[in-house]
Amino acid sequence: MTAATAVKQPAVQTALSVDKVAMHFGGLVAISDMTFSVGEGEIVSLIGPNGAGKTTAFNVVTGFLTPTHGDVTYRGRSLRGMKPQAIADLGLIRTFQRTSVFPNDTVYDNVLIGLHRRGRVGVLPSVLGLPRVRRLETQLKQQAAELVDYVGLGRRADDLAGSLSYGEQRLVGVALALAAEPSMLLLDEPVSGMNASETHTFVQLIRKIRDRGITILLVEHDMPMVMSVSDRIVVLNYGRIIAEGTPEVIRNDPAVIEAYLGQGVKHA
Ligand SMILES: Nc1ncnc2c1ncn2[C@@H]1O[C@H](COP(=O)(O)OP(=O)(O)OP(=O)(O)O)[C@@H](O)[C@H]1O
Repeated sequence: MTAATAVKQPAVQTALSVDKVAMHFGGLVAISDMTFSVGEGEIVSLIGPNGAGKTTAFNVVTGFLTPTHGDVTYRGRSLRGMKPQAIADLGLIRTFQRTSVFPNDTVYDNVLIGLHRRGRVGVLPSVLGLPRVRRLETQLKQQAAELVDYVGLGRRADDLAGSLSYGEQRLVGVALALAAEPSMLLLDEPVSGMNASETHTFVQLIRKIRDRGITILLVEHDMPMVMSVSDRIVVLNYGRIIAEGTPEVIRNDPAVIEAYLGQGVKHA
């Protein structure tokens, strides 16, 4: 081995590849020729002014929309033609802008329900109370409590989910997403509606999730948050990628500054 190869950093494996994707709605081109990738364990943010195509991009990646052109690949496998549930089964799990919790159930029960959905215990064994089912139930209860603690809602575990602040409800959404054991998490505007302190705590949570080895793609409007948490940022405008790079590069990119002028967004 030469000295040059000895010091070379190992290349980051690509987790998600978006290749020349276009999405048309009738005559409207929501996304065109979009190509970017996310490496394993990376935190990448997709940003852009209102209507730039961010949510559409999320919907294409997670199978809620079938792209007009192009392909999305996860861990080397094309997602073309796959339904959202099949994509989720590959470990690509998303959260939604609106988190739908069961307001009359506790935070803990909401997460337990999420885990049950994943556990898929048949009705008959469950009714019969078989030992295997009882063991699984104990396991799921323990996992639910751990997840509630993990996202920082330990103190609210027994409160009704409907009594939580909007920001706290987003955390339930993250706990539910983690219950699905993602290898990649797609977060759609996770801090919208959070105050500064909640946002700060959420940034730490995202880092903690990444440190578990989970890759993260984020759509977010809160620029200071995006700048502080992202390894890399992809900027969309009118459905096209206009810049891509580290927060430092993006912050100083003239095309990005131009795109955001007059948008009234919070600046980093
Ligand atoms: N189902 C749809 N049918 C028709 N047009 C759509 C549809 N979904 C999105 N669009 C259009 O595609 C464009 C991109 O929308 P998209 O919601 O992806 O943008 P965005 O960047 O997520 O915006 P925002 O930041 O406001 O959420 C917009 O012009 C929007 O009106």
